[in-house]
Amino acid sequence: MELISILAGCFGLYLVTKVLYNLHFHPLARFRGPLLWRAFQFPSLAAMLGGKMPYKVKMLHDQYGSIVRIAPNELSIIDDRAWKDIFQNRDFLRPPQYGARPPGVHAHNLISAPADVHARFRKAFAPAFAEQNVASYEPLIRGYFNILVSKLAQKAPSTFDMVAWFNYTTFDIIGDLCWGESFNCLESGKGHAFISVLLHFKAASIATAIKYYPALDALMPYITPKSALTMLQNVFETGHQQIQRRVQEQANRNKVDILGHVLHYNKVTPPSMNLTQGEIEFNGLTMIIAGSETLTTVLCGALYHIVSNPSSYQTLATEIRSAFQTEDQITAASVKPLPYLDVVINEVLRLCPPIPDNMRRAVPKGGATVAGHHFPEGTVVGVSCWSMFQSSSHFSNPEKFSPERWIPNIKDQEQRHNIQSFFPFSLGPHGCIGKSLALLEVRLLLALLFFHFDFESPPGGFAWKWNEQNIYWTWEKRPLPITIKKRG
Ligand code: HEM
Repeated sequence: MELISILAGCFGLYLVTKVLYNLHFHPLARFRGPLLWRAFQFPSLAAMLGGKMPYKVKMLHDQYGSIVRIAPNELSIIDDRAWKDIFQNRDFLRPPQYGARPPGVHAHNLISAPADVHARFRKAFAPAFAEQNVASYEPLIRGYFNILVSKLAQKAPSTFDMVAWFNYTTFDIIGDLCWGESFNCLESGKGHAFISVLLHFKAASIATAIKYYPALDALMPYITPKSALTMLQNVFETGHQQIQRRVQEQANRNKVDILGHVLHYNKVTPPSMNLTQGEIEFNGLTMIIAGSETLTTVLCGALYHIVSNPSSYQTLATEIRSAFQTEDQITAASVKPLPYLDVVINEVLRLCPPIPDNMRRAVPKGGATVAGHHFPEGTVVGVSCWSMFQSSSHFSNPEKFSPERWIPNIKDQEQRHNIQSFFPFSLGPHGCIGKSLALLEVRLLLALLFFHFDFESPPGGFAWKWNEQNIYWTWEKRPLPITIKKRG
């Protein structure tokens, strides 16, 4: 009994000292934020596990300004200088809690790799994402878009959950491009069991939160349900087999895809630069996630906002329908110069950024200056696309869907936008490698859809607002019912 009292006393003393240190003596003590968040880690983790972190951080920026202390050792920053100060410096790496590898995985991927390994990965994947090579994927991509259009046309007029249909499309494409085989979701009209495991972002958030408490993290292998570990093992085993098959086929393939470029890179570079089988597999899985869910978000966001805004709908539909008389005229090259489509996509990326949560980085050795402030090594600094793009310091009427704000040289103060604050694909060495592919897919599919169909929201509008959805690293999307009719 006495021992318990002594232990409790020691713990209490430790806690009081820690809180006093965090609030008054910590190098970040001069930055503002809510008391509990400055004193403890758990409030921000609770917001993250509740799926509300980006919303909460945005509210805190409204209250405290462009730099907010959101945990004892962490700042969220919406000063636009932060983009370049943090993300163009390759020494800013993700904090250890983020981008950790799943149990049993020894190879790194682009997200978890230390700087030198990451540079080797980027070199290996760069050719696959170079603009001219991305253009060569168009026939493959178009094949899947044609299936989507014909599936919608077969049932139209009808109401479709477009989250599901965009998911089928983006997964089939990235499966084919990256693994040499489609998931066949479009043909079957069903999701793939494998995909739901891969997209369990909520579980990933729980694992991240636990990493803040090393004692709890050490218990992870014992407390994680066996079924979850088995599911994860199955995912990696499927990836392993799929990529093995694809590698064996390489000699007989006439189609060039993402993996084809990586295998070619391995052949022509010295072995020390090569990617191992494990690295190819883990990066391949990463591509499947990064190259699907992000696109589904943008496509859903685009339909959600366009059908909710009749004048934008009209302008976009008129632009596309007057530019093309036949479906064959619609190509990646012919849709690229469409000005209204371009500004619509920018506005959707602003209001529905696929990665809305804070992108966190640790200040490197020796400290660094971010947005005019010097921070010691190890400080966690982050930019949240949601807070940055919703800030009235950067955008007038930030909550309003207004593609017009992106029209070059627009003078209207009501349409003000700060381009320096807008990097939905991030930038620098960890910036999105798939940007060209993403923009090709989004432009082409939206043009095809508006060429073939008319779209309507449910009577009275959608039953939920886009920003009522939970966010676990990305949006936990609710079904998006849209009535689709063939154009006459
Ligand atoms: C509109 C769609 C997309 C958006 C807005 C987007 C945005 C982003 C952002 C913001 C990052 C940086 C994340 C961070 O630093 O934490 C990123 C990284 C990445 N993206 Fe994308 N992305 C999109 C589509 C794609 C596609 C289609 C692919 C591949 C097929 C892809 C592959 C990747 C990869 C592999 C990374 C990690 C890069 C690295 O760390 O070196 N993304 N993306």
